[in-house]
Amino acid sequence: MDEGVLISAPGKVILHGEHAVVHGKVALAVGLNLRTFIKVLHTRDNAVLLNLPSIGSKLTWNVGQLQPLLPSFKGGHEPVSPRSEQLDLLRKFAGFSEGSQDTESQAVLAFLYLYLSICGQDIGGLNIVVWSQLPPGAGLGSSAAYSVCLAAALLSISGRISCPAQGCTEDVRWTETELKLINSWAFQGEKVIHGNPSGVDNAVATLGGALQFQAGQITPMKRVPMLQILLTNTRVPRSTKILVAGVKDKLLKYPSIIEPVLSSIHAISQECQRILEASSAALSIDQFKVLEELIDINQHHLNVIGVGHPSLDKLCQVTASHGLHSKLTGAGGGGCAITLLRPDVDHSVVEAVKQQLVDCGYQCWETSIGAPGVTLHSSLSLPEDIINAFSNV
Ligand SMILES: Nc1ncnc2c1ncn2[C@@H]1O[C@H](COP(=O)(O)OP(=O)(O)O)[C@@H](O)[C@H]1O
Ligand SMILES: C[C@@](O)(CCOP(=O)(O)O)CC(=O)O
Ligand SMILES: [Mg+2]
Repeated sequence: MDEGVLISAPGKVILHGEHAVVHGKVALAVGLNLRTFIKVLHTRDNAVLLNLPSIGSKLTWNVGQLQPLLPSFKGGHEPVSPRSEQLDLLRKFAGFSEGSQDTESQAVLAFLYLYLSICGQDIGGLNIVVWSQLPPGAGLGSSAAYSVCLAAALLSISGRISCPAQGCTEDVRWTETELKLINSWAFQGEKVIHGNPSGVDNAVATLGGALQFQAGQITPMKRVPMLQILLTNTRVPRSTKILVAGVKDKLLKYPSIIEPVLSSIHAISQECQRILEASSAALSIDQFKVLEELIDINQHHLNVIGVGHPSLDKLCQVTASHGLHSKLTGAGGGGCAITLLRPDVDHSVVEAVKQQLVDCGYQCWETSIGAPGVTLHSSLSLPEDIINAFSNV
């Protein structure tokens, strides 16, 4: 075995624009300081071992078993969309039932699709471990962080993007062209998992920071002030793929009713961006009040398009009873919400809110936003807890 590669990518928080962004509207998204890590080692025994402890899955194939699949995957060059017959073939190969969409089959299919498509004839023995700080299926872009990690690792080990000499003592980021390639392959991985992703999540997991995203166009935001956010996971499981498909059905059924709601969400994203970018220094309390109203309006819109959940209603009630404003983030239907923490809110209030949310069975993190994008780590610069996490899987 060689030293291989160790790569990480961040999760994300969508401030505004989830779902609307799938239909060409603007979304604002920021990198989150919870990350997914991938370690890939070449092996000489021709075995491909995929170890996914976050979802309790461990699979092994022999390269000889994978070889007959290759003619159906054009190895190597331009990222191409997964076709349904390719996914059917992979499902059959991996022993998943027809049309399966469970956690394991989504993750394994995304891996196999990217592995066969990127490595092509160069497939060889690999030992892959993916470990994450992100809860999967909770709206924080775990699928995109996973897809970006896979794309970056497979492109690196197959020599399609640079992989600086081992023993390097510092973390490395790739060039703009390399990041573009990682992002577009990760988008294909997201297609396997989500069906019809907008591309916003993989863009943030690749580039990090704070982005405006619309119809594939990525624009880094200017001067985003530090925002303190309380992130809460209701722990109600849900699938982005199913929620996205539900919004599409509603839009097709009631176009003249749903389209204006999506347009209003678009306008909310634009107004939020205007406020965030207009302030050269900290935001005023009046500006925070507007941000809070935008959060409330958007949360109502998200309920209208069918992606709310009683657990999220409860969360909004708890935070509102302390004068704080929340909305779901990501696909909704459970999963996570964000609560804006104004600077004038006393620490004791935040603690009381957190306690009440924890008493509901929810999980809370206080976080600031704008984490860096996909990164190639030097084993010498990794924090000890990450090294320990890998040695324990
Ligand atoms: N660390 C991980 N290891 C393996 N699979 C993962 C991991 N993180 C995410 N996934 C895949 O992504 C899916 C969740 O994606 P999704 O429903 O889009 O939720 P979200 O992106 O909000 O977390 C999981 O069902 C799993 O297939
Ligand atoms: C609902 C959506 O806007 C975001 C989904 O994010 P997540 O998978 O729930 O983290 C879908 C998309 O943009 O592809
Ligand atoms: Mg996702």
